[in-house]
Amino acid sequence: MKVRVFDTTLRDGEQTPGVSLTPSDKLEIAKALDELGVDVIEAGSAITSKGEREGIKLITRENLNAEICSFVRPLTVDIDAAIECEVDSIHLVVPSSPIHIKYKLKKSEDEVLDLAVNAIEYAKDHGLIVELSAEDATRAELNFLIKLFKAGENLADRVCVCDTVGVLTPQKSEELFKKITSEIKLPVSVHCHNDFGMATANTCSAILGGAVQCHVTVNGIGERAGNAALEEVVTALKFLYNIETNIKLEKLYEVSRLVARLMKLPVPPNKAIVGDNAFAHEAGIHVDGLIKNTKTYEPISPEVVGNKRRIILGKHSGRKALIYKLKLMGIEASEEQINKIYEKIKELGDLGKYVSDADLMAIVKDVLGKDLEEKIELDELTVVSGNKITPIASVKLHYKGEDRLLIETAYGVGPVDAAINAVRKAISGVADIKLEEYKVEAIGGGTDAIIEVTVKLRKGVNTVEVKKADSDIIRASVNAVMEGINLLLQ
Ligand SMILES: CC(=O)SCCNC(=O)CCNC(=O)[C@H](O)C(C)(C)COP(=O)(O)OP(=O)(O)OC[C@H]1O[C@@H](n2cnc3c(N)ncnc32)[C@H](O)[C@@H]1OP(=O)(O)O
Ligand SMILES: CC(=O)C(=O)O
Repeated sequence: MKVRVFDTTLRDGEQTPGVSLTPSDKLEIAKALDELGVDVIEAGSAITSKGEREGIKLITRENLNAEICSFVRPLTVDIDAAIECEVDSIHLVVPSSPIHIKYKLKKSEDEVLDLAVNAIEYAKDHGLIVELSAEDATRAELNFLIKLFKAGENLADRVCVCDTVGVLTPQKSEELFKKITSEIKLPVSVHCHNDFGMATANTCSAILGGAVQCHVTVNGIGERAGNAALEEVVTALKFLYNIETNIKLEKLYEVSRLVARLMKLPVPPNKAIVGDNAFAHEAGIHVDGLIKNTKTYEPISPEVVGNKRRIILGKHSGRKALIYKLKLMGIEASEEQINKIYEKIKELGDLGKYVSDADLMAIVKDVLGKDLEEKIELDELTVVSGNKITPIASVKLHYKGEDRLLIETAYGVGPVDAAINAVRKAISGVADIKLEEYKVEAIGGGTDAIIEVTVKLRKGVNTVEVKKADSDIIRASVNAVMEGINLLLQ
């Protein structure tokens, strides 16, 4: 049987402090989640605001495959807001621990049971699927937790155990879910938070204990330290426990980056599965192993989850990594030359420097004593931007190989985008080069800060990464792209 994935990126994920989405952002993420294959999309809390309801309505009107759900408190006003948004289901959250019941709600246990039953009956009368969720269930008294679920057993469709403040351990999780699933006839769901970094492990253990649905968020975002990460849970279930979900794993990286972009929450490089370092290798012993067999240092292949393998050169590199990189760049060198290049890489590493592909090319140029020819030269760049004009850029490039000019104009969402679009348009007839990544960082704090731009470009199977710094962000960006293009055309 497949475990169902209840995605709460658009509800608990959006509760990440400082994050809020527009209705159209919500719709874009919901469509991507649906294509990813999640079973339920918790689209928000309808009671939150007018914009939240607008976003949920956009999603329910899209007729996605996934069940569309709204968070509600056991209050008619919340359920009415969910009904107004035409959701399929409600995630009915009822406090269950003494601390929540006594201090937050200021109610008795019996009053809470009444609230829950009345809310379920009201929602069912309006044709909603109801997931009865016990908030702070892992600090609740087990007898009360079971009493709450029993009260909803013949009325609701599913129940959910929330580890609201992330205090479960994998052992306790499995035991608790065994107990609940043996007592309650309804399908049981698990909702874990990551306060002690245990959310993925606790979610997997809950499933071993009998839970059939997991609440997760893309990139593990959410309240405080976040929720169980979708990409971690579904890959751990598949590859470590042999348990399937409906998730199309190859879309994980793409959806991760969409959520990161729209939520303005960058993915840490060392993030499991979708981080840029999740399949990156610098240590010489590792790269040597990988070249012989990628399974030596990768539990799964990056393509399986839509990520990429990256071989990085630096202080920890071995010669095999260097030879591999040179081959990728189409450069031939003798053993003596390789040794010299290798020494220079170690020297740079000892100076605390990261060795980019452009640095490697500069070293190669120096050691091989030959000029790596600049095939395309930037002759002119003009960019116009302002408050009443769509940013537009024009470039004149000199294609030295054929001694001809490449002149193009392009629009963009901003001046940098326009300039890079113009360069890409101009070279489109020469080579198929894709811009895979663009990152910018300000060094120093003022308006005159030095801007460091990093670009990653791809031509076929070859990729290069180039960093360029300038006080002018447009020059830094275009120079980085031009250098990358020239490296790929060697
Ligand atoms: C663990 C979780 O993730 S819970 C989900 C958290 N999500 C959100 O808070 C969604 C966004 N929230 C909001 O927009 C607002 O808080 C609203 C619209 C829901 C409520 O706003 P307000 O009416 O101004 O109330 P406020 O937020 O200040 O206080 C929360 C109230 O809800 C009550 N409440 C909280 N949880 C529950 C619950 N599960 N069931 C019933 N009542 C609850 C609190 O006791 C408090 O009521 P009180 O005023 O009688 O003491
Ligand atoms: C419902 C929820 O988000 C929680 O208890 O953490």
